[in-house]
Amino acid sequence: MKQRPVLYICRPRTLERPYKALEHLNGAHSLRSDMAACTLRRFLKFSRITQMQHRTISVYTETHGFHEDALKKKLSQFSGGSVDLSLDDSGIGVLTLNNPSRMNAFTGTMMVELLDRVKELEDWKDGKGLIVRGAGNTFCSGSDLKAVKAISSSHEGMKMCMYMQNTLTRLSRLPLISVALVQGKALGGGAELSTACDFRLMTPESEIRFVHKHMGLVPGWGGAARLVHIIGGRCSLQLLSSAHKVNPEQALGMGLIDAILSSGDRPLDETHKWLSQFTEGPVEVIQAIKKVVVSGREQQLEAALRTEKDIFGTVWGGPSNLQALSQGTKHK
Ligand SMILES: CC[C@H](C(=O)O)C(=O)SCCNC(=O)CCNC(=O)[C@H](O)C(C)(C)COP(=O)(O)OP(=O)(O)OC[C@H]1O[C@@H](n2cnc3c(N)ncnc32)[C@H](O)[C@@H]1OP(=O)(O)O
Repeated sequence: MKQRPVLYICRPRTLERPYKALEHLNGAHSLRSDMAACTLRRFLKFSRITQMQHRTISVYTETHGFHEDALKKKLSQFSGGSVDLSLDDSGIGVLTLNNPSRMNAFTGTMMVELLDRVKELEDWKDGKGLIVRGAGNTFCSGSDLKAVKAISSSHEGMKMCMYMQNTLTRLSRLPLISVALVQGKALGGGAELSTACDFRLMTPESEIRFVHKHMGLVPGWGGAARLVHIIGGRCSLQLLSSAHKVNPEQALGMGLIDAILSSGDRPLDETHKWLSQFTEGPVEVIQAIKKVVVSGREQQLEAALRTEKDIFGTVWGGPSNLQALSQGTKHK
C-alpha cells in the first residue's frame, strides 16, 4: 500500500506578498517591469523549490514537540565511536560508522554525528553518490546497548526514535544515489539503517537481521515502514516476526538487496565501481533523477507530478540538455 505522503506542497504563506507583486507586475507593460517580473518569477520558482525541499527534510519538528538541540544534548552524554565522511572528486562520498570494538553500535554521539554528516551531504553541491559502510569488516549492530539501558522510559525512547527517523529520512532524501555496503552483520538498527539507502549490497558471508523481536521491540528508526516499501508486507512480516538471519542469497531472492559482491578483499572498491554505473554523468542531472524518484516514492500522484514538473524545469534548457541537443546525441 502506498505510504501517506509526509508533505503537502502548497504556496507558502511567506510568499503571498511576492505573488501579489507578480500579479501586479503582470499587468504592467514597460520593459523594466517585464524584466522585474521575469526576475521575480525566477525568484519565486527557486523559492518554491527551496521551500519544498525544506519541507521534505524532517518528519518531526517543534510542532510535534520535537526539539533537536535538546535531544542532541541528551545523546551527547553517551559517547564513543565516530561517524566519518570522505568525499571524492568523482562525486561519491563514503560514510563510515566507526565503532568496531562494539561492532559499530550507535552510541549517542554517533547519532549526533550522523545527523551532522547528513547535513553536510545535503550541502554537497558536487555530490552524486554515497556509500554507507561500517569500519572493521562489519556493518552495524544497532543502538549501543549501554546507552539503550540508560534511556529506558518510553517517552525518552520515542524521542530517540524521532531523532533517528529524522536523520534516516533525511539520508534517504539526499539528492545522492546511496548504497549500503553490508559486510559482516547488520543487526537491529543496523538493518534499519541499510533500508534508508537506495540500494544494498552484501558480501558473501554477511547477514541482515531484524532482531528487534528478541529485544522486546519493533523497529523504530523507520525500518519497518521502509522495509514494507522494499520487499512488501508479507516478506516484511516474516523477517520481523521470525527475527531470522537473512543471508545474501535469501536477501537477493526477496529483493532486499541488489547484488552480492565477490569474495574479494576490496568490497569498498567493488561497491564504488557498482555505484559508478548510476552516478556517471552531469551532477545536476543525477541529483534531479534522485529528486524525482524521492517525490515519486513519497508523494501522492498529483503532488509527485507537480514536483516532477518543477524539477524538470531545473534541467530543461540547462547546459547538459543544450550540449546533448547540439551534439545530435543518438541512443544506439
Ligand atoms: C531501534 C533500534 C534498536 C534499539 O535498540 O533501539 C536496536 O538496534 S535493537 C538491536 C540492538 N543490538 C543488539 O542487540 C546486538 C547485541 N549483540 C550481539 O548480538 C552480538 O554482540 C553480535 C551478534 C552483534 C556480535 O557477536 P560476535 O560474537 O561476533 O561478537 P561479540 O558479541 O563478542 O561482540 C563484540 C563486542 O561488541 C559488543 N557489542 C556488539 N553489539 C553491541 C551493541 N549493540 N551495543 C553495545 N555493544 C555491542 C559486544 O558486547 C562485545 O563487546 P565486549 O566488550 O567484548 O563484550
